[in-house]
Amino acid sequence: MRTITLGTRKSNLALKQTEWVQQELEKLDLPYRFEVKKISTKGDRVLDRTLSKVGGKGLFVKEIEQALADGEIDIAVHSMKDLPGEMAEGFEVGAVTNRVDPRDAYIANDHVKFHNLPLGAVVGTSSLRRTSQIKAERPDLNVQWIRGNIETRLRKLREESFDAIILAAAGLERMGWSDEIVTEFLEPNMCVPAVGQGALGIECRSGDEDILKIIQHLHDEPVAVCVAAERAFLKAVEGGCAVPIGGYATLNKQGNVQLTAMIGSTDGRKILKEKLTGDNPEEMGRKAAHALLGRGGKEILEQAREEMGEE
Ligand SMILES: NCc1[nH]cc(CCC(=O)O)c1CC(=O)O
Repeated sequence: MRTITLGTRKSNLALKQTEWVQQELEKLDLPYRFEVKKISTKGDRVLDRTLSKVGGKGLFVKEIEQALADGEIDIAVHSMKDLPGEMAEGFEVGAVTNRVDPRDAYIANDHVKFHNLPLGAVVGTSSLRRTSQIKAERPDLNVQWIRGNIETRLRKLREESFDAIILAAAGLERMGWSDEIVTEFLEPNMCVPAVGQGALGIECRSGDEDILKIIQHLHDEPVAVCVAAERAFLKAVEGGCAVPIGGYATLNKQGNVQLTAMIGSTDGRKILKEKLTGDNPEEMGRKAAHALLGRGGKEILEQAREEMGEE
């Protein structure tokens, strides 16, 4: 019996996600054995600097793709959110899984509601997208970078001088933690989620038909269509995690894609949104990018990139 190896980053969340994929594949009773292999990535090692400064989105992906290329692993499980707009030559996302809660979760000491935070309260996040959108609601807030995996960030909330932090709800959900630690979920109309947030991407070597056939079983086409629209937007604005952008799509009752794309300044003073409905996700993503870049998004992104470079 052939053994199929699933590769993942070493973080607990990445491991949980990969074990979930492994279990789902085992349920299918295919004539394969599935094993999980942990791979150390630069993104996991460089925890003392903000993500955006050490190379952006590709950071968690490179070493894992090397392992795929070397045949050390056959499948790589990623948070869709961590994948660059365009995959490197020789690799493809063969399946996009179901999506768990795509929202951001706001977690405060003593469960103080977001709008009741005292003036100048310290909120931890390492995402420009979150910074921009919470500053738009509450310009007085003191946003501080907070790095580390989910467990580290929750510990920092308890032990350091943060009043609140913001994390992806999906991470908490996939870790199997209860909603009770969450003070409020930030609705997508106030805080547009990150492109791909909540879904997993299953990557393999391009054209690896045996593997593609196996992972097809975990593919969720409606989610894939929505994520395709979001990622087309990401790609068209040349976004990574170094820029304050968001993208979130759902399907309406008629089966059309409804995409909300966002570009915001890091100080939250300018938030641009474009909402489109249609049936061609790639075209919608490109259109949203074109519209937002033309309405001042280009300058906002240039400014944000400059700010990141200066620090
Ligand atoms: N940026 C790191 C990262 N990548 C994926 C998730 C959570 C899971 C997901 O969004 O699917 C997280 C943690 C977070 O943003 O709080």
